[in-house]
Amino acid sequence: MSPSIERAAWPIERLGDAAAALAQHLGSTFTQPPAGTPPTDADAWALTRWLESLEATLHITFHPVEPSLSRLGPVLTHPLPSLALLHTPQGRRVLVILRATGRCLALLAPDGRRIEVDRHAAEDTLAHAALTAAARHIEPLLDLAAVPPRRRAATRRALLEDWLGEQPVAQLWRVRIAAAAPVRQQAAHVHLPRLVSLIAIAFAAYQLLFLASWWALGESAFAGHLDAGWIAAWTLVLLSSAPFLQASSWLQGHVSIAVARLLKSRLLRGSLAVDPDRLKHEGIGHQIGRVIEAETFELLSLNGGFLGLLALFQLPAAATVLALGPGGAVQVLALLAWSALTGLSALRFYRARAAWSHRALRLTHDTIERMVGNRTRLLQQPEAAWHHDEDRDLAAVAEAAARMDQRDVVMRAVIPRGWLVLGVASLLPTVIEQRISTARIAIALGGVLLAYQAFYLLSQSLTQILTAHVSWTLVRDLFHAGAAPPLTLPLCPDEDPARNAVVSDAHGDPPPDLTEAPPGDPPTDLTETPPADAPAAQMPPAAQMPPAAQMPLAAQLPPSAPVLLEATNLAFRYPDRAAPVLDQCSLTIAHRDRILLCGSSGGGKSTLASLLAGLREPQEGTLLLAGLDRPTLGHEAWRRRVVLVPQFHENHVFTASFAFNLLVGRRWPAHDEDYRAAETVCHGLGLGKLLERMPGGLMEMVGEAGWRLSHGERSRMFVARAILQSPRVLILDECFGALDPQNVLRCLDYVAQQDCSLILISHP
Ligand SMILES: Nc1ncnc2c1ncn2[C@@H]1O[C@H](COP(=O)(O)OP(=O)(O)OP(=O)(O)O)[C@@H](O)[C@H]1O
Repeated sequence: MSPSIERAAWPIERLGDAAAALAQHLGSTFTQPPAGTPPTDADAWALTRWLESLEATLHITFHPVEPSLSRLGPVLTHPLPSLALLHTPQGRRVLVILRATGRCLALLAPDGRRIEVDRHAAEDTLAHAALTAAARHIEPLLDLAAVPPRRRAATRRALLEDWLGEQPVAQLWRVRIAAAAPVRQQAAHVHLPRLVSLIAIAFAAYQLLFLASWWALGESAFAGHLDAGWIAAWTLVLLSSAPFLQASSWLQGHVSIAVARLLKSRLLRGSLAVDPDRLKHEGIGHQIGRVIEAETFELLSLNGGFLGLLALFQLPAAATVLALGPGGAVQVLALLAWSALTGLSALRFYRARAAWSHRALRLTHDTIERMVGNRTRLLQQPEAAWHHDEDRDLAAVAEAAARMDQRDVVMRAVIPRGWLVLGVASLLPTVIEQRISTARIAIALGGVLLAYQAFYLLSQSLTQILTAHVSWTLVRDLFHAGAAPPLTLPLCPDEDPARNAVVSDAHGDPPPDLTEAPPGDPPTDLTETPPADAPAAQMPPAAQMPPAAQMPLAAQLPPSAPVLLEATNLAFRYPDRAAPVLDQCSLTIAHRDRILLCGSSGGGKSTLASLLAGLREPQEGTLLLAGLDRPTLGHEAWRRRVVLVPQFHENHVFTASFAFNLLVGRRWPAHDEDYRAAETVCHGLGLGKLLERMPGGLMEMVGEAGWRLSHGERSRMFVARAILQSPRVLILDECFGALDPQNVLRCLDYVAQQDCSLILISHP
């Protein structure tokens, strides 16, 4: 390692400080510096989880990158700053990479200094371990081939790249400002205030030069001495205004891209943060309508804003010219009156646009619903009724659209042209009553034309801004939801990646208190009569839910078994329902319990499962996992431990590789051991034959556009996906309904072998 890299390296214990320093560099103004140190000997995956736990505090995000040797160079020259992990004989260190400049990298040292280091030296240092291992094989090859010394370095590099292939050789985390960071902070990060000020200055300069050019030409023409010199001066001034216009357009492009990126990432984050029940309740059509409205907002708010900015410069300029002209105060008053009328007309347009938008959104929603249910409609509904409601809905939207178009025409066509008539008319009395020189009439007309241009821009701008505002009202809750802190919370003591070795690799019993190992119970075979410590619980109808003490769900723990999951007096009611689905529901689950949950349809089994898995919040009662409630443990940490496989219709096959579908909850991109674990689980659940049948094996594309998995194959894939997350509590909600008896027994046997507590929801 070169001395400069040595000086710039942070000890791994100060990873939090390094992240905070980088956050400051990105403009993040956090109030609390990160406390604590990363877990000792944590691997890259655990370090990523630890860094993610800082995201809420530092307002930045960390994206792990594991480049191969050939990709390391481009990764280091990426415009985003990053953290990089160094392996040195003295232990692990961290580099804070601010940016790449030519052949150098700018690093931030622990003492706050910026140190420039050679990029290639940094590459070699980061990939040192992999390079040293590969060099043992490469050097003899170079000797054998008698590569001349001057070509040795290049040949070595080429051979190393070939030898190491796609194997990751370094660990970096790209850092960017979080989508959830305060808007002001994000705007400052992309230099928005500075860019907008520059646009305003460029507009103002353009406007002044434009006015000056015509003023000079008019003055000389009406004074009767228009010669080549004046025309040349006019041309020069006019030409010199062009770069300002060009600059403002260029800056507008920059602002548009920056704002669009911020908006999109915030909306995307918001859409993931919204309560899933609410999203479901609103329907797919509503969400698609929102996406369209978000596009509209993005497009029109920026364009309208720029036009409005231009109009704001032109209106006062026109008022000044009119005030200096023969019309004076009368024309200025006319200008003010017309501006007020423009405001009124804009308000009418806004109302019409809002009414249309809400109807159109409703129509999008209904259309999508009809498309999704089209097959059922065609099969089950009489043909005469197919388009019954559609015609009525379309007529309502068309009516709202006609009203909006009328008001749009008033804004875009009547407002600017109406001003021309009013402006000239307001000049007439002065011209008739007094003898005014042609030059002064020309000035007044120039003012009227300038105001015409301003009203033209203003009407365009107002229609766009108001349309954008209507769209904003439809997407703002998503935007605000995106400001919620990330769900990731501090890494817990049991975040041991070794645990991810899954099923066949699991060593000993994982501790229910998340730190200590409990006495291990032998796995229970669910295919036989449940043993005394794993009773099949009968779920009564919600209305007859018994009080806590007699709750049949309560697992009968052996006296020594420590409690893993404990629910006390849980109550839950859906927002639009009067009666609670769950009331006074209590249960305790110990490590390796096997629980069969039965009950009448609609009795609340799935609802209880969603509460236990942290998908819904109980309205009353307490729910503890190893003695910790959800806010303390962290929402994501909870979900990683209590994993629910929902009912078939609630689960999803992504249009991606089979491997991705299996490993999405575990780690992606996956490592070799993840693929091996996926294969093990697939074979355990009887999916081995499917892997053989699919030409691409684990890498076969599945989903709507790929290999169409059968109902039973999908159900088992969903179960495999959950097992691969190495849960502490696995909840299977009617997962084996589509399987033949032989496969049901095989799958039950396999899930019963898992090193976790198991809740099986099933109809007897
Ligand atoms: N999002 C929701 N909004 C309103 N009511 C709901 C919602 N989801 C479920 N319910 C109602 O809550 C009750 C319990 O539903 P739940 O799905 O938990 O029952 P279940 O015992 O799992 O039924 P099944 O065995 O038929 O799957 C049902 O009456 C259901 O209609």
